Amino acid sequence: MSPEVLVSHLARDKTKPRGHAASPATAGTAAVEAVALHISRGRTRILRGLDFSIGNGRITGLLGPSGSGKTTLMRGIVGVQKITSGSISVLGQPAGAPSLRHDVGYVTQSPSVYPDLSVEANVRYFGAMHGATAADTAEAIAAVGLEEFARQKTADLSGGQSSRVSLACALVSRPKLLVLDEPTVGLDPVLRAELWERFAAMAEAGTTLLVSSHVMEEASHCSSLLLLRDGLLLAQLSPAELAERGRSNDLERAFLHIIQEGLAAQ
Ligand SMILES: Nc1ncnc2c1ncn2[C@@H]1O[C@H](COP(=O)(O)OP(=O)(O)OP(=O)(O)O)[C@@H](O)[C@H]1O
Repeated sequence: MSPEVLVSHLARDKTKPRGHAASPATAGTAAVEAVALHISRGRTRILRGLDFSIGNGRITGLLGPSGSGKTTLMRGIVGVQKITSGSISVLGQPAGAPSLRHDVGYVTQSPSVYPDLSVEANVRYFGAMHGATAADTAEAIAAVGLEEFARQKTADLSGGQSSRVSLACALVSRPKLLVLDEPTVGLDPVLRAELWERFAAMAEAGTTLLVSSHVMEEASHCSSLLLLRDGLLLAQLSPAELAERGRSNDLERAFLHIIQEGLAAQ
């Protein structure tokens, strides 16, 4: 599967514009905006006063160590996590608004697919909720490079292939905002590079992507980065700005430098 297939998948829509970038309604506006956002889970304060905005039609990386609150933030954005105070707006609506159901795709860390169903049946099932056609199903499967496995039971696939089935299930509805929680974990370098190429092609076609990772080298694939640590937003910047501010082209080192800078300032 080439990135062009994915672009074509996102660009051809009979009912709504798939080349989201061209939409005058969204051009120049924020896809996600968080203001004074606090989220607690149980008695623990997880996110502590986040303010940021995510631009339309680009890849934003959500980076931070394990336990820093990435999944909690993503859950808040897609509307499955109660907000304690502050707000998140998504495509101009409050996060979780019913009207966003067809516009926001969320791929969780562990593949959420039916293991007893074939790849095709899984994608068709999720597509049916959004009025997707058989052609949409086939295109979503092609977009993640799983055509030859379309009729295979999902339980019989590798971990990386199952993750891609999950991604196809999110793609089939052609969301304007795609939230991906550590999509490259457990994938080999070739597959990882391919996936990033696909994400870039999607952003090119106008989709907004928010991608979490705790691997700093993945930051270079993003146009904007949210650096999270202990539920605080350390910085929002581009990879080039991270390298400059962190005084290293090794983004892992640069992030560590920014953390130390923050600790010293406290
Ligand atoms: N249901 C829960 N109740 C209470 N605390 C929770 C719950 N789920 C997660 N947490 C805590 O919230 C914090 C943030 O977790 P979260 O999963 O958002 O982090 P993360 O950055 O996505 O981590 P990872 O990279 O390991 O997936 C962690 O300290 C975790 O222990």
